[in-house]
Amino acid sequence: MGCTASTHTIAEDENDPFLQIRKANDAIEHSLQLEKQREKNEMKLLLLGAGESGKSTVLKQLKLLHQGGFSHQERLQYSQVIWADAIQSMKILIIQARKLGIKLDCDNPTTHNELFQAKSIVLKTQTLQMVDANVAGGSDFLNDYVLKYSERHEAKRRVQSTGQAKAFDPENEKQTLQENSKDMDSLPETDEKMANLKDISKDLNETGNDQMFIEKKHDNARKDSRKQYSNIEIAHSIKALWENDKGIRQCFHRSNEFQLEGSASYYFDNILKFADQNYVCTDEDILKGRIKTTGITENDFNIGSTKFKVLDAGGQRSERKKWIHSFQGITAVIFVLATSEYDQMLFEDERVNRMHESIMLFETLVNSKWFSNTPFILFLNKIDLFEEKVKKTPIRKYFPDYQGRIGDAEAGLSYFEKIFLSLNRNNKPIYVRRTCATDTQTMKFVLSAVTDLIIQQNLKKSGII
Ligand SMILES: Nc1nc2c(ncn2[C@@H]2O[C@H](COP(=O)(O)OP(=O)(O)OP(=O)(O)O)[C@@H](O)[C@H]2O)c(=O)[nH]1
Ligand SMILES: [Mg+2]
Repeated sequence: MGCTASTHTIAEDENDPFLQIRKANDAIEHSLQLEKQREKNEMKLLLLGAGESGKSTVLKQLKLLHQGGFSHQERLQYSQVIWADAIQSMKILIIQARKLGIKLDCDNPTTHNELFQAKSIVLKTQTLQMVDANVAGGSDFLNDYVLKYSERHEAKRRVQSTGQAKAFDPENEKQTLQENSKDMDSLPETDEKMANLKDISKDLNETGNDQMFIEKKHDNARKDSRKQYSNIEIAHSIKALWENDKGIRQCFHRSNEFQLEGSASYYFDNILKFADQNYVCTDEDILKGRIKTTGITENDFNIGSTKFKVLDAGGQRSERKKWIHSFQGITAVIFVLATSEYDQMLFEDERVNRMHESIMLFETLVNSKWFSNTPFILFLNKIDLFEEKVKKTPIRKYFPDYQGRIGDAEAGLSYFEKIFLSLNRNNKPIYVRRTCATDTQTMKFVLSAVTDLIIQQNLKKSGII
Protein backbone atom coordinates (compact mmCIF):
# COMPACT_ATOMS: atom_id res chain seq x y z
CA MET A 1 0.00 0.00 0.00
CA GLY A 2 1.54 3.20 -1.13
CA CYS A 3 1.14 6.68 0.17
CA THR A 4 -1.14 8.72 -1.97
CA ALA A 5 -1.90 12.34 -1.54
CA SER A 6 -5.35 12.77 -0.24
CA THR A 7 -7.57 15.05 -2.22
CA HIS A 8 -9.85 15.31 0.73
CA THR A 9 -9.69 18.75 2.30
CA ILE A 10 -10.60 19.41 5.85
CA ALA A 11 -12.46 22.64 6.49
CA GLU A 12 -10.14 25.01 8.39
CA ASP A 13 -11.29 25.79 11.86
CA GLU A 14 -10.58 29.48 12.46
CA ASN A 15 -10.40 28.87 16.20
CA ASP A 16 -7.78 26.15 15.91
CA PRO A 17 -4.72 27.49 17.85
CA PHE A 18 -2.31 25.49 15.62
CA LEU A 19 -3.78 27.09 12.56
CA GLN A 20 -3.31 30.56 14.09
CA ILE A 21 0.35 29.79 14.85
CA ARG A 22 0.94 28.46 11.36
CA LYS A 23 -0.60 31.59 9.84
CA ALA A 24 1.59 33.81 12.00
CA ASN A 25 4.68 31.81 10.97
CA ASP A 26 3.73 32.06 7.31
CA ALA A 27 3.34 35.82 7.64
CA ILE A 28 6.77 36.16 9.27
CA GLU A 29 8.36 33.93 6.63
CA HIS A 30 6.71 35.96 3.90
CA SER A 31 7.93 39.28 5.28
CA LEU A 32 11.47 37.86 5.72
CA GLN A 33 11.42 36.79 2.07
CA LEU A 34 10.25 40.24 1.02
CA GLU A 35 12.94 41.88 3.16
CA LYS A 36 15.59 39.60 1.59
CA GLN A 37 14.34 40.44 -1.86
CA ARG A 38 14.31 44.16 -1.01
CA GLU A 39 17.87 43.97 0.35
CA LYS A 40 18.96 42.14 -2.79
CA ASN A 41 17.59 44.95 -4.93
CA GLU A 42 18.98 47.67 -2.68
CA MET A 43 22.40 49.22 -3.31
CA LYS A 44 24.36 49.85 -0.16
CA LEU A 45 26.88 52.66 -0.46
CA LEU A 46 29.39 53.34 2.28
CA LEU A 47 31.04 56.77 2.62
CA LEU A 48 34.46 56.48 4.24
CA GLY A 49 37.46 58.77 4.73
CA ALA A 50 39.23 60.79 7.39
CA GLY A 51 37.48 63.46 9.46
CA GLU A 52 36.44 66.62 7.59
CA SER A 53 37.17 65.11 4.19
CA GLY A 54 33.64 65.92 3.00
CA LYS A 55 31.62 62.69 3.40
CA SER A 56 28.57 64.34 4.94
CA THR A 57 28.73 67.08 2.33
CA VAL A 58 28.44 64.42 -0.38
CA LEU A 59 25.45 63.02 1.51
CA LYS A 60 23.91 66.51 1.70
CA GLN A 61 24.16 66.75 -2.09
CA LEU A 62 22.32 63.44 -2.42
CA LYS A 63 19.62 64.83 -0.12
CA LEU A 64 19.31 67.91 -2.31
CA LEU A 65 19.11 65.83 -5.46
CA HIS A 66 16.94 62.95 -4.35
CA GLN A 67 15.17 63.81 -1.12
CA GLY A 68 13.78 67.27 -1.63
CA GLY A 69 16.52 69.01 0.36
CA PHE A 70 16.80 70.06 3.98
CA SER A 71 14.13 70.43 6.65
CA HIS A 72 13.34 73.73 8.36
CA GLN A 73 14.72 72.27 11.59
CA GLU A 74 18.07 71.51 9.90
CA ARG A 75 18.22 75.05 8.52
CA LEU A 76 17.68 76.52 11.99
CA GLN A 77 20.23 74.14 13.48
CA TYR A 78 22.92 75.20 11.01
CA SER A 79 22.17 78.91 11.69
CA GLN A 80 23.06 78.37 15.32
CA VAL A 81 26.09 76.16 14.69
CA ILE A 82 27.58 78.51 12.08
CA TRP A 83 27.05 81.58 14.28
CA ALA A 84 28.90 79.89 17.15
CA ASP A 85 31.69 78.65 14.83
CA ALA A 86 32.09 82.10 13.28
CA ILE A 87 32.65 83.79 16.65
CA GLN A 88 35.01 81.07 17.84
CA SER A 89 36.92 81.10 14.55
CA MET A 90 37.66 84.82 14.86
CA LYS A 91 38.80 84.29 18.47
CA ILE A 92 41.11 81.54 17.23
CA LEU A 93 42.67 83.82 14.62
CA ILE A 94 43.41 86.48 17.27
CA ILE A 95 44.87 83.93 19.67
CA GLN A 96 46.89 82.11 17.02
CA ALA A 97 48.30 85.37 15.65
CA ARG A 98 49.80 85.92 19.07
CA LYS A 99 51.22 82.40 19.18
CA LEU A 100 52.73 82.77 15.70
CA GLY A 101 54.13 86.21 16.46
CA ILE A 102 51.97 87.95 13.84
CA LYS A 103 51.41 91.66 14.54
CA LEU A 104 47.75 92.57 14.68
CA ASP A 105 46.44 96.06 13.87
CA CYS A 106 43.78 95.55 16.51
CA ASP A 107 46.47 95.37 19.19
CA ASN A 108 47.27 99.04 18.75
CA PRO A 109 44.58 101.36 20.21
CA THR A 110 46.45 104.49 19.11
CA THR A 111 46.54 103.74 15.42
CA HIS A 112 43.53 101.40 15.15
CA ASN A 113 41.13 102.26 17.91
CA GLU A 114 38.07 100.90 16.10
CA LEU A 115 39.75 97.52 15.53
CA PHE A 116 40.98 97.53 19.11
CA GLN A 117 37.35 97.85 20.29
CA ALA A 118 36.25 95.18 17.83
CA LYS A 119 38.85 92.75 19.17
CA SER A 120 37.74 93.40 22.71
CA ILE A 121 34.08 92.70 21.81
CA VAL A 122 34.92 89.44 20.04
CA LEU A 123 37.14 88.19 22.84
CA LYS A 124 34.65 89.07 25.54
CA THR A 125 31.75 87.41 23.80
CA GLN A 126 30.58 84.31 25.58
CA THR A 127 29.66 82.30 22.56
CA LEU A 128 27.50 79.71 24.28
CA GLN A 129 25.25 82.46 25.53
CA MET A 130 24.75 83.74 22.01
CA VAL A 131 23.23 80.54 20.67
CA ASP A 132 20.29 78.34 21.48
CA ALA A 133 22.15 75.11 22.23
CA ASN A 134 18.93 73.17 22.09
CA VAL A 135 18.34 74.14 18.46
CA ALA A 136 22.04 73.72 17.66
CA GLY A 137 21.93 70.03 18.61
CA GLY A 138 21.63 69.79 22.43
CA SER A 139 24.28 67.84 24.27
CA ASP A 140 25.91 66.65 21.01
CA PHE A 141 26.52 70.27 20.04
CA LEU A 142 27.83 71.21 23.49
CA ASN A 143 30.15 68.24 23.74
CA ASP A 144 31.49 68.89 20.28
CA TYR A 145 31.91 72.58 21.09
CA VAL A 146 33.94 71.86 24.20
CA LEU A 147 36.07 69.29 22.41
CA LYS A 148 36.73 71.67 19.56
CA TYR A 149 37.41 74.89 21.36
CA SER A 150 39.02 74.07 24.66
CA GLU A 151 42.81 74.02 24.54
CA ARG A 152 42.84 71.52 27.35
CA HIS A 153 41.04 69.14 25.08
CA GLU A 154 43.78 69.38 22.48
CA ALA A 155 45.81 67.05 24.66
CA LYS A 156 42.83 64.89 25.50
CA ARG A 157 42.00 64.44 21.82
CA ARG A 158 45.50 63.18 21.16
CA VAL A 159 45.46 60.77 24.07
CA GLN A 160 42.05 59.46 22.99
CA SER A 161 43.24 58.97 19.45
CA THR A 162 46.66 57.40 20.09
CA GLY A 163 46.46 56.14 23.64
CA GLN A 164 49.71 58.00 24.33
CA ALA A 165 49.62 60.33 27.28
CA LYS A 166 53.35 61.04 27.29
CA ALA A 167 53.66 63.20 24.22
CA PHE A 168 51.56 65.91 25.83
CA ASP A 169 53.62 68.57 27.60
CA PRO A 170 51.53 70.23 30.31
CA GLU A 171 54.20 72.88 30.94
CA ASN A 172 54.00 73.95 27.36
CA GLU A 173 50.24 74.14 27.54
CA LYS A 174 50.32 76.14 30.78
CA GLN A 175 52.58 78.67 29.15
CA THR A 176 50.30 78.92 26.13
CA LEU A 177 47.27 79.42 28.32
CA GLN A 178 49.03 82.15 30.28
CA GLU A 179 50.10 83.96 27.15
CA ASN A 180 46.64 83.86 25.73
CA SER A 181 44.91 85.08 28.83
CA LYS A 182 47.18 88.12 29.06
CA ASP A 183 44.79 90.61 27.60
CA MET A 184 41.64 88.71 26.99
CA ASP A 185 38.79 86.94 28.54
CA SER A 186 38.39 84.56 25.69
CA LEU A 187 40.24 81.48 26.82
CA PRO A 188 39.17 81.74 30.42
CA GLU A 189 35.69 82.04 28.97
CA THR A 190 36.09 78.76 27.16
CA ASP A 191 37.71 77.08 30.15
CA GLU A 192 35.21 78.53 32.55
CA LYS A 193 32.44 77.29 30.32
CA MET A 194 34.15 73.96 30.15
CA ALA A 195 34.13 73.72 33.92
CA ASN A 196 30.47 74.69 33.85
CA LEU A 197 29.76 72.16 31.20
CA LYS A 198 31.61 69.50 33.14
CA ASP A 199 29.32 70.10 36.10
CA ILE A 200 26.33 70.10 33.87
CA SER A 201 27.58 67.01 32.08
CA LYS A 202 27.71 65.27 35.42
CA ASP A 203 24.07 66.10 35.96
CA LEU A 204 23.34 64.95 32.49
CA ASN A 205 25.03 61.62 33.07
CA GLU A 206 23.09 61.12 36.24
CA THR A 207 19.72 62.04 34.83
CA GLY A 208 20.21 61.49 31.11
CA ASN A 209 18.06 64.62 30.77
CA ASP A 210 19.01 66.99 27.96
CA GLN A 211 16.54 69.62 28.97
CA MET A 212 18.15 69.94 32.38
CA PHE A 213 21.51 70.50 30.68
CA ILE A 214 20.17 73.43 28.73
CA GLU A 215 18.18 74.87 31.64
CA LYS A 216 21.25 74.84 33.83
CA LYS A 217 23.23 76.58 31.10
CA HIS A 218 20.62 79.34 31.00
CA ASP A 219 20.74 79.57 34.77
CA ASN A 220 24.47 80.12 34.63
CA ALA A 221 23.99 82.70 31.93
CA ARG A 222 21.61 84.68 34.14
CA LYS A 223 24.07 84.63 37.03
CA ASP A 224 26.82 85.98 34.80
CA SER A 225 27.02 89.69 35.34
CA ARG A 226 29.47 90.45 32.52
CA LYS A 227 28.25 92.67 29.72
CA GLN A 228 26.84 90.82 26.77
CA TYR A 229 27.13 92.41 23.38
CA SER A 230 24.34 92.28 20.84
CA ASN A 231 24.61 89.98 17.82
CA ILE A 232 24.89 92.97 15.57
CA GLU A 233 27.77 94.48 17.57
CA ILE A 234 29.59 91.16 17.47
CA ALA A 235 28.98 90.70 13.74
CA HIS A 236 30.25 94.19 12.91
CA SER A 237 33.34 93.57 15.01
CA ILE A 238 34.09 90.31 13.20
CA LYS A 239 33.50 92.00 9.86
CA ALA A 240 35.85 94.88 10.74
CA LEU A 241 38.62 92.55 11.88
CA TRP A 242 38.20 90.30 8.85
CA GLU A 243 38.15 93.13 6.33
CA ASN A 244 40.55 95.64 7.84
CA ASP A 245 43.11 93.94 10.06
CA LYS A 246 46.11 92.91 7.94
CA GLY A 247 47.41 90.65 10.71
CA ILE A 248 44.15 88.68 10.83
CA ARG A 249 44.43 87.98 7.10
CA GLN A 250 48.06 86.99 7.49
CA CYS A 251 47.14 84.62 10.29
CA PHE A 252 44.29 83.18 8.21
CA HIS A 253 46.77 82.39 5.43
CA ARG A 254 48.75 80.36 7.93
CA SER A 255 45.73 78.44 9.20
CA ASN A 256 47.28 75.15 8.10
CA GLU A 257 49.46 75.54 11.23
CA PHE A 258 46.50 75.28 13.61
CA GLN A 259 42.90 74.03 13.60
CA LEU A 260 40.42 76.36 11.95
CA GLU A 261 37.00 75.59 10.46
CA GLY A 262 37.44 74.93 6.75
CA SER A 263 34.59 77.32 5.90
CA ALA A 264 35.66 80.11 8.27
CA SER A 265 36.18 82.62 5.44
CA TYR A 266 32.64 81.91 4.17
CA TYR A 267 31.25 82.56 7.67
CA PHE A 268 33.16 85.84 7.96
CA ASP A 269 32.19 86.99 4.45
CA ASN A 270 28.53 86.48 5.35
CA ILE A 271 28.69 87.33 9.03
CA LEU A 272 25.90 89.94 9.05
CA LYS A 273 23.29 87.46 7.87
CA PHE A 274 24.36 84.81 10.39
CA ALA A 275 23.99 87.38 13.19
CA ASP A 276 20.25 87.62 12.62
CA GLN A 277 18.61 85.45 15.27
CA ASN A 278 15.80 84.57 12.90
CA TYR A 279 18.07 83.68 10.01
CA VAL A 280 17.17 80.46 8.20
CA CYS A 281 20.13 78.85 6.40
CA THR A 282 20.15 78.46 2.63
CA ASP A 283 21.27 75.27 0.91
CA GLU A 284 24.69 76.80 0.31
CA ASP A 285 25.11 77.70 4.00
CA ILE A 286 24.29 74.12 5.00
CA LEU A 287 26.78 72.73 2.49
CA LYS A 288 29.46 75.03 3.91
CA GLY A 289 28.53 74.41 7.55
CA ARG A 290 30.02 71.60 9.54
CA ILE A 291 28.58 69.25 12.09
CA LYS A 292 30.92 66.39 12.88
CA THR A 293 29.36 62.97 12.30
CA THR A 294 29.17 60.72 15.32
CA GLY A 295 28.54 57.04 14.64
CA ILE A 296 27.09 55.96 11.30
CA THR A 297 23.94 57.39 9.78
CA GLU A 298 21.76 55.43 7.34
CA ASN A 299 19.95 57.30 4.61
CA ASP A 300 17.52 55.87 2.05
CA PHE A 301 17.17 57.24 -1.45
CA ASN A 302 15.18 56.24 -4.52
CA ILE A 303 17.35 56.97 -7.51
CA GLY A 304 15.45 56.18 -10.69
CA SER A 305 13.96 52.80 -10.00
CA THR A 306 16.79 51.75 -7.70
CA LYS A 307 16.84 51.95 -3.94
CA PHE A 308 20.05 53.17 -2.36
CA LYS A 309 21.03 52.99 1.27
CA VAL A 310 23.87 55.42 1.91
CA LEU A 311 25.87 54.99 5.10
CA ASP A 312 27.77 58.06 6.30
CA ALA A 313 30.45 57.25 8.87
CA GLY A 314 32.17 59.67 11.24
CA GLY A 315 35.78 59.86 10.06
CA GLN A 316 37.75 60.97 13.10
CA ARG A 317 39.93 58.32 14.69
CA SER A 318 37.67 57.72 17.68
CA GLU A 319 34.76 57.13 15.27
CA ARG A 320 36.52 54.49 13.20
CA LYS A 321 36.11 51.78 15.82
CA LYS A 322 32.43 51.70 14.87
CA TRP A 323 33.04 51.24 11.15
CA ILE A 324 33.35 47.47 11.13
CA HIS A 325 29.68 47.10 12.10
CA SER A 326 28.68 48.39 8.70
CA PHE A 327 31.13 46.53 6.49
CA GLN A 328 28.84 43.68 5.49
CA GLY A 329 26.82 43.63 2.26
CA ILE A 330 28.28 46.84 0.85
CA THR A 331 27.76 47.35 -2.89
CA ALA A 332 30.42 50.05 -3.24
CA VAL A 333 32.65 52.21 -1.07
CA ILE A 334 33.10 55.90 -1.76
CA PHE A 335 36.37 57.00 -0.19
CA VAL A 336 36.52 60.77 0.22
CA LEU A 337 39.94 62.44 0.30
CA ALA A 338 40.44 66.11 1.12
CA THR A 339 43.19 66.85 -1.42
CA SER A 340 43.75 70.35 -0.06
CA GLU A 341 44.85 69.07 3.32
CA TYR A 342 48.35 67.96 2.29
CA ASP A 343 49.82 70.70 4.51
CA GLN A 344 47.50 70.28 7.51
CA MET A 345 47.64 68.25 10.69
CA LEU A 346 44.92 66.03 12.13
CA PHE A 347 42.44 67.57 14.54
CA GLU A 348 42.82 64.46 16.71
CA ASP A 349 46.61 64.48 16.75
CA GLU A 350 48.46 67.56 15.61
CA ARG A 351 51.67 65.64 14.95
CA VAL A 352 50.15 63.71 12.06
CA ASN A 353 49.77 65.07 8.53
CA ARG A 354 46.21 64.68 7.21
CA MET A 355 47.27 63.36 3.80
CA HIS A 356 49.49 60.72 5.41
CA GLU A 357 46.57 59.65 7.57
CA SER A 358 44.30 59.31 4.53
CA ILE A 359 46.92 57.29 2.65
CA MET A 360 47.26 54.90 5.58
CA LEU A 361 43.49 54.63 5.93
CA PHE A 362 42.89 54.01 2.23
CA GLU A 363 45.57 51.34 2.09
CA THR A 364 43.97 49.45 4.97
CA LEU A 365 40.48 49.65 3.51
CA VAL A 366 41.21 48.95 -0.13
CA ASN A 367 43.12 45.79 0.77
CA SER A 368 40.75 44.67 3.50
CA LYS A 369 39.17 41.21 3.19
CA TRP A 370 35.81 42.82 3.89
CA PHE A 371 35.98 44.61 0.55
CA SER A 372 37.79 42.04 -1.58
CA ASN A 373 34.89 42.08 -4.08
CA THR A 374 33.68 45.60 -3.49
CA PRO A 375 34.40 48.34 -6.03
CA PHE A 376 35.90 51.56 -4.71
CA ILE A 377 35.21 55.07 -5.87
CA LEU A 378 37.82 57.60 -4.85
CA PHE A 379 36.68 61.20 -4.58
CA LEU A 380 39.61 63.58 -4.82
CA ASN A 381 37.65 66.23 -2.98
CA LYS A 382 38.11 69.91 -2.09
CA ILE A 383 39.75 70.58 -5.45
CA ASP A 384 38.60 74.23 -5.24
CA LEU A 385 40.75 74.71 -2.13
CA PHE A 386 43.54 72.56 -3.59
CA GLU A 387 43.78 74.70 -6.74
CA GLU A 388 44.15 77.81 -4.61
CA LYS A 389 46.57 76.25 -2.18
CA VAL A 390 49.08 74.83 -4.65
CA LYS A 391 49.75 78.35 -5.91
CA LYS A 392 51.17 79.35 -2.52
CA THR A 393 52.14 76.18 -0.71
CA PRO A 394 54.59 73.88 -2.53
CA ILE A 395 53.57 70.24 -2.36
CA ARG A 396 57.25 69.32 -2.26
CA LYS A 397 57.58 70.91 1.16
CA TYR A 398 55.36 68.10 2.52
CA PHE A 399 56.00 65.38 -0.09
CA PRO A 400 59.69 65.68 -1.01
CA ASP A 401 59.50 63.25 -3.94
CA TYR A 402 56.94 65.40 -5.77
CA GLN A 403 58.46 66.56 -9.07
CA GLY A 404 55.70 68.75 -10.51
CA ARG A 405 55.86 72.50 -10.89
CA ILE A 406 54.77 74.77 -8.04
CA GLY A 407 51.26 75.98 -8.72
CA ASP A 408 50.44 73.19 -11.18
CA ALA A 409 47.17 71.82 -9.79
CA GLU A 410 46.83 69.15 -12.49
CA ALA A 411 50.29 67.75 -11.74
CA GLY A 412 49.53 67.82 -8.03
CA LEU A 413 46.23 65.96 -8.37
CA SER A 414 47.79 63.33 -10.67
CA TYR A 415 50.58 62.85 -8.16
CA PHE A 416 48.20 62.13 -5.29
CA GLU A 417 45.94 60.02 -7.50
CA LYS A 418 48.93 57.84 -8.45
CA ILE A 419 49.90 57.37 -4.82
CA PHE A 420 46.41 56.20 -3.93
CA LEU A 421 46.05 53.87 -6.91
CA SER A 422 49.43 52.30 -6.17
CA LEU A 423 48.13 51.14 -2.78
CA ASN A 424 45.66 48.76 -4.40
CA ARG A 425 47.40 45.39 -4.05
CA ASN A 426 44.53 43.27 -5.42
CA ASN A 427 43.99 45.15 -8.65
CA LYS A 428 40.38 45.75 -7.83
CA PRO A 429 38.59 48.41 -9.89
CA ILE A 430 38.99 51.89 -8.45
CA TYR A 431 37.12 54.72 -10.11
CA VAL A 432 38.48 58.19 -9.48
CA ARG A 433 36.47 61.42 -9.59
CA ARG A 434 37.64 64.95 -8.84
CA THR A 435 35.08 66.75 -6.76
CA CYS A 436 34.13 69.93 -5.04
CA ALA A 437 31.48 68.53 -2.72
CA THR A 438 30.08 71.96 -1.88
CA ASP A 439 29.27 72.72 -5.53
CA THR A 440 25.77 71.46 -6.31
CA GLN A 441 26.02 71.95 -10.08
CA THR A 442 29.08 69.77 -10.62
CA MET A 443 28.11 67.24 -7.94
CA LYS A 444 24.83 66.61 -9.75
CA PHE A 445 26.79 65.17 -12.70
CA VAL A 446 29.35 63.35 -10.60
CA LEU A 447 26.75 61.66 -8.43
CA SER A 448 24.56 60.71 -11.32
CA ALA A 449 27.56 59.11 -13.11
CA VAL A 450 28.57 57.34 -9.92
CA THR A 451 25.14 55.90 -9.15
CA ASP A 452 24.83 54.71 -12.78
CA LEU A 453 28.24 53.08 -12.52
CA ILE A 454 27.32 51.29 -9.31
CA ILE A 455 24.09 49.97 -10.80
CA GLN A 456 25.96 48.73 -13.92
CA GLN A 457 28.69 47.11 -11.83
CA ASN A 458 26.12 45.40 -9.68
CA LEU A 459 24.22 44.06 -12.67
CA LYS A 460 27.46 42.70 -14.10
CA LYS A 461 28.37 41.09 -10.80
CA SER A 462 25.02 39.36 -10.54
CA GLY A 463 25.40 38.10 -14.13
CA ILE A 464 22.40 40.01 -15.45
CA ILE A 465 24.46 41.82 -18.11
N1 LIG B 1 35.61 74.42 -0.07
C1 LIG B 1 35.19 73.18 0.10
N2 LIG B 1 34.76 72.79 1.30
C2 LIG B 1 34.33 71.51 1.44
C3 LIG B 1 34.34 70.58 0.37
N3 LIG B 1 33.86 69.40 0.83
C4 LIG B 1 33.55 69.61 2.12
N4 LIG B 1 33.83 70.87 2.50
C5 LIG B 1 33.68 71.47 3.82
O1 LIG B 1 34.48 70.73 4.73
C6 LIG B 1 33.87 70.68 6.01
C7 LIG B 1 33.79 69.25 6.49
O2 LIG B 1 32.91 68.53 5.67
P1 LIG B 1 32.06 67.27 6.21
O3 LIG B 1 31.27 66.80 5.04
O4 LIG B 1 31.35 67.60 7.45
O5 LIG B 1 33.23 66.26 6.52
P2 LIG B 1 33.10 64.73 7.01
O6 LIG B 1 34.01 63.92 6.17
O7 LIG B 1 31.67 64.32 7.03
O8 LIG B 1 33.66 64.84 8.49
P3 LIG B 1 33.36 63.82 9.74
O9 LIG B 1 31.89 63.77 9.92
O10 LIG B 1 34.10 64.38 10.90
O11 LIG B 1 33.94 62.50 9.34
C8 LIG B 1 32.51 71.37 5.86
O12 LIG B 1 32.61 72.69 6.35
C9 LIG B 1 32.26 71.39 4.36
O13 LIG B 1 31.52 72.50 3.94
C10 LIG B 1 34.84 71.02 -0.89
O14 LIG B 1 34.93 70.28 -1.88
N5 LIG B 1 35.25 72.32 -0.95
MG1 LIG C 1 30.45 63.71 8.52
